[in-house]
Amino acid sequence: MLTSSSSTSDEPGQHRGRTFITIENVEKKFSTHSGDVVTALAKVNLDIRENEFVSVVGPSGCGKTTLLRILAGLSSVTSGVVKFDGDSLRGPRSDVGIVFQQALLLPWNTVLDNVLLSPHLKNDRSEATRHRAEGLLAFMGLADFAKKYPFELSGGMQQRVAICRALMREPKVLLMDEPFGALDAMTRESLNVELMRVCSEEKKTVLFITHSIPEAVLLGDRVVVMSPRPGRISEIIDVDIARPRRLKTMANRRFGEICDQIRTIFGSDAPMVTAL
Ligand SMILES: Nc1ncnc2c1ncn2[C@@H]1O[C@H](COP(=O)(O)OP(=O)(O)OP(=O)(O)O)[C@@H](O)[C@H]1O
Repeated sequence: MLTSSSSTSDEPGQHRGRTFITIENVEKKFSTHSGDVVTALAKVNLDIRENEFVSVVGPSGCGKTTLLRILAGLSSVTSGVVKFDGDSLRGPRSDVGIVFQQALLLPWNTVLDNVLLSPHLKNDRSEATRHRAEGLLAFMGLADFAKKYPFELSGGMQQRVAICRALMREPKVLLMDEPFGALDAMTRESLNVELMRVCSEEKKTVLFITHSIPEAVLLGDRVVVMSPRPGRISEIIDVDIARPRRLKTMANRRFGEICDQIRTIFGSDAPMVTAL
């Protein structure tokens, strides 16, 4: 059950649980309108453990969204295999929740009805389900906004509603594609804290795509660093920083070292050149 504060005190390196998602030699090619073939992913291998938070960073176009869509069962692989708990993935799974960069709320529904979308589609209008939706909204600090409409909410609040909607199905796995990418820095930081709280309370297995190296390190047990096209995993970095983490964790020496290590892989720590 959700409570208002985290009680987790994981030690670094604790995520040695059993493998839940296996990505084996996954390759994805797209045929374009002009007849070319684009290799979006080339031989990607990754094991994700139960309750592990895996962040993914990489340059634009390196195949991050393609990988997420494959795990969501929304896109097929060209070759290779994806397994959830040992079973080959054949399509979307009911125990997987997805959050995209845009909240994609239905504008004609209230906040509460947006969170209840999936149960309503299954004709579940029970009191217990409604109670869970209200509990999630309260957990995300949105109790007073249940009867509002999306246009009455800020971008950050809308994204919190989208997270509640994804959590409604009690997913074991959360797939998040730059969920905070369109938000201002302060809202983004507060949502990072809330996401860490959700994941520690509800024990989720998470794949989280971001363009922000500090965000990837703050949230992740490991950071997967992808290389440009064709997308491959160039390195996987263990984030050996204890939980619970807070925003001030970003001021730690070790936090800075890991961010620098990732910047070095990208070659993005070169001195800036000022145009004359
Ligand atoms: N449906 C498609 N048809 C053709 N090419 C595609 C299709 N979807 C993606 N691609 C190509 O596959 C590559 C990977 O795209 P993808 O969206 O996965 O990258 P990304 O790393 O998520 O990028 P970004 O960080 O900009 O969101 C890109 O070169 C893209 O042009």
